[in-house]
Amino acid sequence: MEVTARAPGKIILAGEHAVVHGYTAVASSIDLYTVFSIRLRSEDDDTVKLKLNDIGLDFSWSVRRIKEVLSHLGSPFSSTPTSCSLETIKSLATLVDEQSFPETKIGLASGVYAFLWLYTSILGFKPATVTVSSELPVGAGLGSSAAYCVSLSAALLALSDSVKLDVSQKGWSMFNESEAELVNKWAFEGEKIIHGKPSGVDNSVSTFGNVIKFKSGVMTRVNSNMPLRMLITNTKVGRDTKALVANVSARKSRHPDAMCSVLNAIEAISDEWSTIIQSHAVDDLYLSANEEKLRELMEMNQGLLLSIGVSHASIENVLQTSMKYKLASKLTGAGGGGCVLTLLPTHISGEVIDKLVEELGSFGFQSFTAGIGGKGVQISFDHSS
Ligand SMILES: Nc1ncnc2c1ncn2[C@@H]1O[C@H](COP(=O)(O)OP(=O)(O)OP(=O)(O)O)[C@@H](O)[C@H]1O
Ligand SMILES: C[C@@](O)(CCO)CC(=O)[O-]
Ligand SMILES: [Mg+2]
Repeated sequence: MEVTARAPGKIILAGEHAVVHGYTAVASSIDLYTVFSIRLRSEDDDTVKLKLNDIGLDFSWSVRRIKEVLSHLGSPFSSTPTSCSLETIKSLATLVDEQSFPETKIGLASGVYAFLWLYTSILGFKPATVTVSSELPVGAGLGSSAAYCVSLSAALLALSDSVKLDVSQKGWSMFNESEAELVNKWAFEGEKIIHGKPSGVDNSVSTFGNVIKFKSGVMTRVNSNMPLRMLITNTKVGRDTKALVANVSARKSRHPDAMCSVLNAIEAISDEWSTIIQSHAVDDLYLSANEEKLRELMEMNQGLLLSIGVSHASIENVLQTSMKYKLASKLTGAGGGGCVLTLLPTHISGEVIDKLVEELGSFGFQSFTAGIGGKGVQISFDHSS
């Protein structure tokens, strides 16, 4: 039997970085998925194989070697989500180094540590072949790390004794609330290995889907009543969430009062965002007035993100270009490159969007739209093999 889990990426509508420091963010799932498949191998086949299709890397460990390297942990199986210690990360790094990880891709190694931690913690030392592929750009602000950790945790839990699923179900099925909560908590432990200090917003929106508000580790569902359309532009400038989050924290300790004021302002923007999208548009006039308010909020949020040091020349280029079309944009996710959102109001013509996409393309950027606010993590079982 093969178990497959898919988890969506996300866009942060308002409040990235502020949310790491306990201020509110608003985020939505998007219909681009990371998919993990796990096929258990026979017990005498002593290997765990990991195929990372998006980054073109394959690993194969013998179960005996994994046990040897993690022997200091005793039994790593745990029914409750547990953090990976620094000492254990060092052991996991040994396992990864032994597979001669290419130097040019070393920034991606933490994803493999997260895999090994979640795998051994949830499933123990079972031999298996694990494959991952994603529709999300990796490391571009659309929550690829969270979708990776959520889909991995979901597939592993589906094979564990911790959740009892109906494996005879055909097609995609959902976890119940408490199972999803468990998936989310394990995914958060994986995010910690990749991000350093994640707020938990990304894994929560990937697990539960739709639109959420998130503050100090607490998620509230937002019932969006507004048709939201965003153009997502990938600047293709590589960045790393862990480093950007650490830079903001360092700036906060250098200028605590100024940073507090900025983060409070960002929180006010997030709160207004959630109020606006929950309101029912009584007519077109009301809808355009709300779209105009969101446009202004995005402009302000972006200005504040620039002031905390997470914008980038490529992001500013997208802003300037969309401004020519009277459209507002803001970075999404950690910034420093990656993806930028441009709000597409309902009245905008397809011709204008095409022109904007073409102009953005001339800088080497890639623009696309995605469905906003769909379902969270899902699971499916294939008995054909
Ligand atoms: N499909 C994948 N295959 C392998 N590794 C992945 C994949 N998706 C994510 N990762 C891991 O996640 C890391 C990227 O996470 P990072 O948090 O920096 O970016 P992001 O999640 O795409 O953006 P943001 O956190 O701003 O939303 C990669 O370096 C890699 O370790
Ligand atoms: C930058 C950040 O706020 C969002 C990344 O998508 C980090 C986090 O919340 O963990
Ligand atoms: Mg991430």
